[in-house]
Amino acid sequence: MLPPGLLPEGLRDRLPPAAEAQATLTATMMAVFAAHGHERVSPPLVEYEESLGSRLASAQRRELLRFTDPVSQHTLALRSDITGQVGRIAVTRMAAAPRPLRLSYAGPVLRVRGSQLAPERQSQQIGAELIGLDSPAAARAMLALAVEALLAAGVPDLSIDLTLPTLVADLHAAGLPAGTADLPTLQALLDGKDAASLRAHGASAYEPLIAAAGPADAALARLAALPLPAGRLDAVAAVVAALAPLDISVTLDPTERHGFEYQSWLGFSLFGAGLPFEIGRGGSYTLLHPDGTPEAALGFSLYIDSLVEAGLGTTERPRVFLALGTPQAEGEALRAQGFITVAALCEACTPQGCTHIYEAGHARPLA
Ligand SMILES: N[C@@H](Cc1c[nH]c[nH+]1)C(=O)O
Repeated sequence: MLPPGLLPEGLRDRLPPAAEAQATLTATMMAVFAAHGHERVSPPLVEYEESLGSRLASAQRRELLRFTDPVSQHTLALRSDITGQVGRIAVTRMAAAPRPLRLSYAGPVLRVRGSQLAPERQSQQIGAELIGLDSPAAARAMLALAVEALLAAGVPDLSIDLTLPTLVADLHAAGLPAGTADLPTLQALLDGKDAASLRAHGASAYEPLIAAAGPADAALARLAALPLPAGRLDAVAAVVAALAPLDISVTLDPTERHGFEYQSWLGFSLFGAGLPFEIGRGGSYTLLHPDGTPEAALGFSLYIDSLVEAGLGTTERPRVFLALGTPQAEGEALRAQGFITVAALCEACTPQGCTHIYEAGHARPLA
């Protein structure tokens, strides 16, 4: 028999005060999105396996937790990302809504496997998507929105790492010589920053991409040496320049692909000082309408679990104990002043866990 209270690997309960902090952080950030015109959508936890992710061009299907629906006999899956679901809404039920369409969402997602560093399988994803545009101005606006939301949540010292997910494939397709390396080999060597093997394959034309990782301005200068697709460098430079007023450290790693399965010319990761994991990720991508028409989009998702773990989102409210028989109106008055009231329900009830006790018409602090 399973020990009582045991949960499957990678799943957990959130207890007080973390569960409340998670809700508070979600509400704080969703309010920022709403204030910038992003309207909330709430897709279901489970969908047809076939439909999850299929609206995003080039999405490799993430590993999904699947099961057969005993009612319809169809294969259903638990979502591992809400962006694809928002995309589905945008190109079906909201296909006629004016563009750019601003949407937001918050909810749990589940991945089949945690990693060694981050074993959790369920996480809370909060995000905003802009559908109909993926210009540098759109990127600037969405990055600024992510930053505003994270600052409102109290995340210290943000930094942004930009990446160009399709760059290597684009350079390869444009004929930049890769010697004996095919595209997957090239990408693997660049993932490993393996300059020696690049040279051994006769693909040294790609070497500047390795050296170009680092602070964004210097990285852009190095990228100028490469025959990038027309306008690409200008677009990235425009995003970098537009981020300068945010006063945030911006780095660029042009070959980083990890976690950017469907993003196109631009991807980004967000970090906070002292927080162990990436706290957000986003970029440009292409949605496919049911008739196959592509539509540009750009957005981001924030992963707030590490913010909760870092203690953000907790509010200290005084908690006052009301002895048995305290008139209802007095409790109401205390709550109106911002107190949490804990009413005794028995003679033996004690003010345990309270910061105050209500006596003689006053809330007296407990030592
Ligand atoms: N949903 C993506 C990030 C993203 C949102 N919009 C575009 N990209 C992720 O969690 O990896």
